[in-house]
Amino acid sequence: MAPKPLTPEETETALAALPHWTTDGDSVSRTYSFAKHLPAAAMVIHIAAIQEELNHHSDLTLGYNKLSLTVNTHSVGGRITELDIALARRVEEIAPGHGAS
Ligand SMILES: C[C@H](O)[C@H](O)[C@H]1CNC2=NC(N)=NC(=O)C2=N1
Repeated sequence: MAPKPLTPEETETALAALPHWTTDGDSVSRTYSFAKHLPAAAMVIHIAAIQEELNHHSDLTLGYNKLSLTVNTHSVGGRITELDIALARRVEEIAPGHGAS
């Protein structure tokens, strides 16, 4: 069954528990900072494994010491759903172990 798009209010409520995650109304995003490049690159691989497990994939942009994620749900026309929030929560769990802030 297709996931149901969240209302703007539901998205705001979900993001209230995910500090530093933001929304433009069409997707949710966060940028993480690192002391150097390799820890950022390593976190990409860890996120990729989580995304395969969830079968839900963000757009990831790796810079020198920054890593940005943006995600929405393609199968409902690029809206925000609980799947995006679930991915954000999982990424938040692993971030401290990668030295991400
Ligand atoms: C076929 C496969 O299940 C779909 O393409 C999955 C894969 N990853 C996905 N990721 C995201 N962000 N949205 C989707 O709708 C989606 N669909």
